[in-house]
Amino acid sequence: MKLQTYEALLHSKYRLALLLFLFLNTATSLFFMLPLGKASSLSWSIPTLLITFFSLILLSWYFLKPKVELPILTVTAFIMGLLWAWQIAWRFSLVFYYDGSFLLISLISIFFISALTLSDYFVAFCLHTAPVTLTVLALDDGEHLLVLLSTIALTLIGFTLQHMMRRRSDRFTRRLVSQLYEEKETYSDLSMLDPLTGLYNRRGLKNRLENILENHAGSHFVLLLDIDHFKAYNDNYGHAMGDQALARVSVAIRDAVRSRDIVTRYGGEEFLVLLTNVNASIAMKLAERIRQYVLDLEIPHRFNERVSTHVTVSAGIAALYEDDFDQALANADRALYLAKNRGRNTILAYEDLLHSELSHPADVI
Ligand SMILES: Nc1nc2c(ncn2[C@@H]2O[C@H](COP(=O)(O)OP(=O)(O)OP(=O)(O)O)[C@@H](O)[C@H]2O)c(=O)[nH]1
Repeated sequence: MKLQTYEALLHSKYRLALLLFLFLNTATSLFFMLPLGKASSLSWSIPTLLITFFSLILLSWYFLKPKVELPILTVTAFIMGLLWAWQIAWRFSLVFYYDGSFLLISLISIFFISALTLSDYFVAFCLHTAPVTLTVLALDDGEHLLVLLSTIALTLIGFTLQHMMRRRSDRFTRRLVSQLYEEKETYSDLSMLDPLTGLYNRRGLKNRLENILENHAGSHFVLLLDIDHFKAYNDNYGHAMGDQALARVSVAIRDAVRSRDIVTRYGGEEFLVLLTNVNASIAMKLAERIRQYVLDLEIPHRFNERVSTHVTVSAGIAALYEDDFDQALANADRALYLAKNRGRNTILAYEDLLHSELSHPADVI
């Protein structure tokens, strides 16, 4: 799950709390309109009508515009709290015989609504319950102070404990999600890198290539490089030394090109460099620089027959036309093959080969 998804989850929880809050307020206000006794008729009042009206308006808005965010829970809770306080005061004036039960039931009803819907929203909870609590205490005038205070205290203690536990678990979940997300990013990055050289592997290249082809309209070149006589190097110096040579050649290639070029370990001792936003002559210069940097490493290679006494690379380069990477790769491979044939430690451009096709037809076939 992404962090954005978690945020969306929190938002939907908020919307649900608002929906339930409005629904319970409507239901309770309708309940309060019921007749007081058998003989009495419907006892509607301005505050209950306002609560019902206000709740229904917001509920309709909620359903008609499901995508619109309504950060109004706190304000709504406070307005409802005031209206309930008004309603309780008005209804209290109609109570003929007062034994404390009316105020207690009113208080518990409001706490019930708040605890069910606003337990995650501390400020809204306080703003909703405070006007009613103060009104009830004032109306009771100390007659049932102990009962009322213990009801308020029990509710508040329960709410506070639950709120604290919920916040702790929310914090934990958020931390967990963010850790998981970071780990996922790290693993995804690692899966695109070659562990020996730290260069991109084929997967990494594919990923970057898609990105580059989408965002860079300029001209790009595919450069395919291969270490000369590397089997002989491995056979004579050992695999561990072979690994070291590969790592050093990788650094030289990376150093020789620009940061925006994509350097990939394409196979065992084969590298692919995607030279981005570059013209043919600069691409050739960069390729030549790689060849020189590798030679300058002066990694001894006595078995690089007739080429050099050090490790060298051969390379083929081809332009990337019309985003056809496979074709450019095949062309670069062809040029590399011919560079090997022409004595190694050499770079050939596929486009130059096409021009020389007439003069060396046997080469290009
Ligand atoms: N040490 C080491 N060697 C590797 C690795 N991957 C591939 N190789 C070796 O690279 C060598 C490639 O040999 P070949 O494909 O015959 O090419 P070459 O000997 O370089 O010959 P040319 O390309 O024609 O110059 C093989 O011996 C592989 O074992 C690696 O990760 N580490």
